[in-house]
Order: sequence, then C-alpha cells, then structure tokens
Amino acid sequence: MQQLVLASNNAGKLKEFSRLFAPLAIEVIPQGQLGVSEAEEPHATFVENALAKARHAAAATGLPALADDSGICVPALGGAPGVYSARYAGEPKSDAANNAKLVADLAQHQDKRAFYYAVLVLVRSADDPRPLIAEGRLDGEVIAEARGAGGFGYDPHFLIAGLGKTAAELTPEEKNPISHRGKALAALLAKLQEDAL
Ligand SMILES: O=P(O)(O)OP(=O)(O)OP(=O)(O)OC[C@H]1O[C@@H](n2cnc3c(O)ncnc32)[C@H](O)[C@@H]1O
Ligand SMILES: [Mg+2]
Repeated sequence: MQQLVLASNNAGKLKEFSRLFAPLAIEVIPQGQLGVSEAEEPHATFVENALAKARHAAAATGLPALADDSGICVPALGGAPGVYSARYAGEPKSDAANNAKLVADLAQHQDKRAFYYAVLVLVRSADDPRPLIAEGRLDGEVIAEARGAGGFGYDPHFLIAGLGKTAAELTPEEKNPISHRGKALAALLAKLQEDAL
C-alpha cells in the first residue's frame, strides 16, 4: 500500500497522523485535499462510526482509507461524552464549549477519572469485506483548570495518569507514542504487516 486517504477533517488528528506516518513508506492524504465531503457519524459505537467514515472516503476516492473515531469517556458520567465527544456541547463543534461543559458536568463528582479511546479502521476499498480494526486507550483524569498549549480537543483538561502532565503539556513526540491514537496505529500497522504476509 503506497497511498492512503485519511478520512478525517480534524486538524489535530491530521497533524498527529502526519507525524506518525512520516517514517513509513505510505503517503497519507487528508480527505479534504481530495474534495471528500464530511461523512455522517450516526452510530452509537466508535467502531461503527469509524467504519462509516473509512468507507465513505474510500468510495469517494477509490483509495484505501483510514478513519479514526475517538473520544473521551468518563465513567462517573456513564461513559459520556464518549462517541459524542466532538459535539458534546452542541453545534457548531467547539473545543472550548466542550471542555467547559465537561468540567461543569463533573463539578459535583469526586471521581474525575477519564480515558481517551480511539478506534482506527482501515479499508482497502469501500466494499472491503475484511476491514482492519484496532483500538487504543489512554487513562487519566479531568482537571478543572486548563494546562498547556499543545495538542487539541480535551487535552488541556486531560491529566495523564502517572505523568503529572496534561496531554496539552506534552510535545507531539511525547504524546504520540503513549496516546490512544498512537497505540491504536501501532496495533493496526502490526495487523497490516501480518495481512501482507
Ligand atoms: O470525525 P473526524 O473528521 O475525524 O473529526 P472529529 O473531530 O469529528 O472526530 P471524532 O468524531 O472522532 O470526535 C472525536 C473528538 O474527541 C476528542 N478527541 C479525540 N482524540 C483526542 C485527543 O488526542 N486529544 C484531545 N481530544 C481528543 C476531540 O474533541 C474530537 O473532536
Ligand atoms: Mg467526527
């Protein structure tokens, strides 16, 4: 596989993927560069939404497609925002509004634990009968005060377990190897390698 369309419009994800793929012999092209419209994400599970996004981009471009559906899950909130992380505070999507709502929703809870979760789906074509699927997770807790200027989304309010730093206080080189996305991609690439044998 030499070329891959990245089925995402999230600038933060695209930056992380471009760095993660840099050492590999695969050219990744953001779907926006190929004029692909934004896919619907109507499902209640990460894996179904990721599959829908990957299929949509593969159908529109004729290229293999990689999609990421991810979010922050808070057990004290019954798993919310979960699959609805991107639009937790409603439309239009806003990281600032989402973070404010998350902090407010957790104010009355003692248990601030949270985890990031990502599912990656790779389809070789829109009707691929064997999509490659991998997941990754990063544990932490939600803090009320934002810290750090890196990353995106919920990162300034996500204190990584055992690190004493938020995800926004890490450099990309530090975040990628430990993140839900980085771990999912490593697992996916291992499957891809096996699949090629
Ligand atoms: O669907 P695409 O186009 O990829 O972009 P999106 O932003 O809508 O992406 P999702 O539907 O997967 O929603 C995931 C949301 O979860 C949050 N999120 C995921 N990974 C994150 C990370 O590494 N750091 C901070 N927030 C993250 C962020 O708010 C995202 O908007
Ligand atoms: Mg989305």
